[in-house]
Amino acid sequence: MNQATDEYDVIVLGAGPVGENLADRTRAAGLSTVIVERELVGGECSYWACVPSKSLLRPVLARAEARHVPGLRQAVGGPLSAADVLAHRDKQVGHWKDDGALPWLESVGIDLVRGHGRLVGPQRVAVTPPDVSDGGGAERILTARHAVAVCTGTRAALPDLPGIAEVRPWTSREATSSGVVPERLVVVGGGVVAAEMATAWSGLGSRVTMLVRGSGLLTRIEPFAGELVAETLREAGAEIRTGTSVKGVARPGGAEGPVTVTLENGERLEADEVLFATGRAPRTEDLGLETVGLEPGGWLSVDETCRVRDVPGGWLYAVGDVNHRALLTHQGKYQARIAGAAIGARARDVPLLDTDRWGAHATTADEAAVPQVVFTDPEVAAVGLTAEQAEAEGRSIRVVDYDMGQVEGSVLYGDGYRGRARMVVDLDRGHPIGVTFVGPGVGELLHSATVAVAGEVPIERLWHAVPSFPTMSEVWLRLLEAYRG
Ligand SMILES: Cc1cc2nc3c(=O)[nH]c(=O)nc-3n(C[C@H](O)[C@H](O)[C@H](O)COP(=O)(O)OP(=O)(O)OC[C@H]3O[C@@H](n4cnc5c(N)ncnc54)[C@H](O)[C@@H]3O)c2cc1C
Ligand SMILES: NC(=O)c1ccc[n+]([C@@H]2O[C@H](COP(=O)([O-])OP(=O)(O)OC[C@H]3O[C@@H](n4cnc5c(N)ncnc54)[C@H](O)[C@@H]3O)[C@@H](O)[C@H]2O)c1
Repeated sequence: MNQATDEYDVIVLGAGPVGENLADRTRAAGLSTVIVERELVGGECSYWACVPSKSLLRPVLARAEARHVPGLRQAVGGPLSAADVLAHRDKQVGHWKDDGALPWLESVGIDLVRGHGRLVGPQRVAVTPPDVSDGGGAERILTARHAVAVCTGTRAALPDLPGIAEVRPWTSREATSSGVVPERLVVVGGGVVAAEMATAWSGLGSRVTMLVRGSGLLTRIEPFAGELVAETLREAGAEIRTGTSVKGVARPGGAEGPVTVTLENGERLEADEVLFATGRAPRTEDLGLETVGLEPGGWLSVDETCRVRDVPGGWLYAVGDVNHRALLTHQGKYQARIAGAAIGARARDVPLLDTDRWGAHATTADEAAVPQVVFTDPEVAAVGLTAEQAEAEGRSIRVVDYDMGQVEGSVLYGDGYRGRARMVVDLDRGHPIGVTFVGPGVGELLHSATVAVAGEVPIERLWHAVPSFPTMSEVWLRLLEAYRG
């Protein structure tokens, strides 16, 4: 790989999925590009988030579904082989080595510099090698002719509780990489990480207790989603306590002993591990943002091309999790495609970028059509606005619901299929602005809804989009029938 030069058109900080995609796009636009990574090429997503979590969840969900298939139930009645599931997870993450990711970088002509990147003034980045004793060498200064893109992602945010550092709590990293199934696991939080990891570890044999501060799980999605997931988790033996806050944590017996979690009401719970799934914080505290007039430690606010606001010269971009628009891999990669095109166009001095709604240089989907699949039992798949969010925006809407269990495709999918679907229609625009499906296997159905919402497909035209019989997609027909009356 060519590392002779220290001047590039574009410097990308962070080789997570977003940094990789951005570098790919700027390289494809003919701009020389270097990517700086301080840990593993592939980022959080590949090693401690999406990939390991879904590797753990797939066997759990497949077994749950198989238990509803006549003739198969008895064959899958026993416990999962945790050792095989963990080995499968280890393989999917390349045993936490990034050798597999390097040939691609080289093949598309992106240079890689390993180390911690930090701004040292406009368009300049200092890279501190991981460890000089590893042959890393001295600090290196890189200069960008056109753009620096911050794609440094997030880390787990822990609450400020007495004793928390000493108990070595699990964060999303340990929850996705543990080689041991804890006998008793307390999960603090009720969001996506909490719900998925409770599902995974409960399925692998842990006795799970969820401590949820709010009224239920997955509260940013339609309420029936969290209710159905909680119902199944409880049936699987998990305890879910809502309206519960944690006051303190301790490991009274030392490093190897159990952890004690003290609740607001003074009650104490004992477990082998405690997972704090209490949200994310941006990795911007040690990025040298103060050298370009920005506050370190916060989320980076960007315009529709992902260019950081209020930076003279407009050379700084923030893409993916770090800009807080949508903390999802696919959405960050979408931003990377748009920002990469914008960087390319500005480098060519294109006078007017296409930043109108749905234009080539506008991340419109971040506001109008963010899809998400939560890999719980049942799966939750949602795009666009919930009814509550649409109402809060002052939209005039109509909501139609349908019992997924009544769709012929669902009946055939598994005995006793439980699920629900909701379509939120904007009455002034005449098209769906939000769709939610909950039920086994609905993740693969979501893209149809994303196309309808992002495409702003009128209800009258959706009526002509005929779903195949007997698939679960026929839920579209039922929702449209309910809407049209
Ligand atoms: C448990 C869990 C499960 C998830 N599952 C899903 C899922 O199923 N689907 C989904 O869409 N999203 C999922 N997410 C969210 C997803 O992981 C993030 O949206 C995604 O990783 C964001 O990508 P990114 O490239 O912005 O950041 P990251 O993946 O965090 O990558 C940032 C990279 O920047 C590097 N870096 C940071 N600072 C510096 C620096 N100063 N110098 C050099 N390098 C630096 C880091 O080492 C890292 O490699 C999950 C998140 C968690 C926690
Ligand atoms: N399948 C997927 O798409 C997937 C999977 C996992 C994560 N993600 C993404 O990663 C992001 C982070 O997920 P997350 O679950 O960490 O965050 P989150 O914001 O979704 O949930 C955080 C939860 O922690 C609770 N909480 C916060 N502070 C607390 C405290 N002090 N005490 C008790 N509870 C507290 C919140 O009330 C909330 O329930 C999400 O935006 C999500 O979209 C996506």
